[in-house]
Amino acid sequence: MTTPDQYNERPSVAPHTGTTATRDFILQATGITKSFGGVHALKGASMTMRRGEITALIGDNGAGKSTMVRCLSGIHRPDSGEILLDGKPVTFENPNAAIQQGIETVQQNLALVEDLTVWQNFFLGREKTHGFGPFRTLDRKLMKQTAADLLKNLAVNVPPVTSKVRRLSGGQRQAVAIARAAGWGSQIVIMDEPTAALGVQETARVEGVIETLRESGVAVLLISHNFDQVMRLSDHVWVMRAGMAVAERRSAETSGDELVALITGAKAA
Ligand SMILES: Nc1ncnc2c1ncn2[C@@H]1O[C@H](COP(=O)(O)OP(=O)(O)OP(=O)(O)O)[C@@H](O)[C@H]1O
Repeated sequence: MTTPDQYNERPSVAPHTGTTATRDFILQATGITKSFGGVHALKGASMTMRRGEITALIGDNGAGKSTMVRCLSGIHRPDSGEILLDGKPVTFENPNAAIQQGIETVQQNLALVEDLTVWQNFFLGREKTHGFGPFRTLDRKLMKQTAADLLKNLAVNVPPVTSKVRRLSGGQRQAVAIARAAGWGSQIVIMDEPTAALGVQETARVEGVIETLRESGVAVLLISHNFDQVMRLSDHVWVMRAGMAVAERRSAETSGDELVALITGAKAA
C-alpha cells in the first residue's frame, strides 16, 4: 500500500496512484521543486487536499510552507512537478490564473484597501456593471447586497458594508478578507497565519468563519504555527521539513507531541 509519507520518498510517484481515489482530492501537488539561486526551498514536495476539509500545513521556519503556498497560488512557478486541480493538470502563469481556476489566497497583509468600503473591497477589480456601451454604470446596489449576503452567510458580524475598512478591527478585516475569498466561488481558499495578529475573541470569530467555509464544501489550506488551532480546526495535517512534505496525519489521530517530533525530525515519518 502506498502511504502519503512514501510520496515524498519517491516524488516521482504521484499521490493519485495511491489507494485513495483521485476524486477525493481537490488538489494534488506532486514532486514540486523550487529554487532561488542556490537555495532549494522545495525539493520535490508532494501534498494533497480534500474537498470540504481543512488541511493544515505546518513546519519550522524555512521549511518551505510559504514557497509551496506561492506555487499553489500562482505567485511562483515551480521549477518542476505537477499540480492537479480536480484531477486535471494546471499551471498558473500568475495569481490571476490561480484565481480563475478557483484558488483564492488570503495573504498575511490581507490586501484590503483601507480607504475603501467593505463592499468596494469585495469587488475591487471585479466590479459589477449594468447598462450597455456608453450607458454602462457600476451596479452599486447589487454589489452592496451581494457583499452583505456573503458576510451574513458566513455569520460574519461586521459593521455595515458601507463602512470603510480603516474602521474595522483586525478580526473584522480578516473575516472580510476570508469572506471575499469565499465569495468568488473558489474551490480552495489558502490562508497564511490568519489569526497570528488577533486576540482571543477575534481569533474565535475568524475560526468560526473558517469552519463555515468548510461546511460550504470549500477546501481550506491553513498555514499556522498555532498547534492548538491546527488540532482544533484541521481534518488533515501535512508536515514540511527542509523543502519536503515529510508526513501527512489525520488530525484526530495525531498529537502535538508527534507533530513536533515530525517537524524537528526527531521522529521519522
Ligand atoms: N524569494 C526568495 N528568494 C530567496 N530565498 C527564498 C525566497 N523565498 C523563500 N526563500 C528561502 O526558501 C526557504 C523556504 O522559505 P519559506 O518562506 O518557504 O519557508 P516557511 O516554511 O514558509 O518559513 P516561515 O514559517 O518562516 O514563513 C528559506 O530558506 C527561505 O530563505
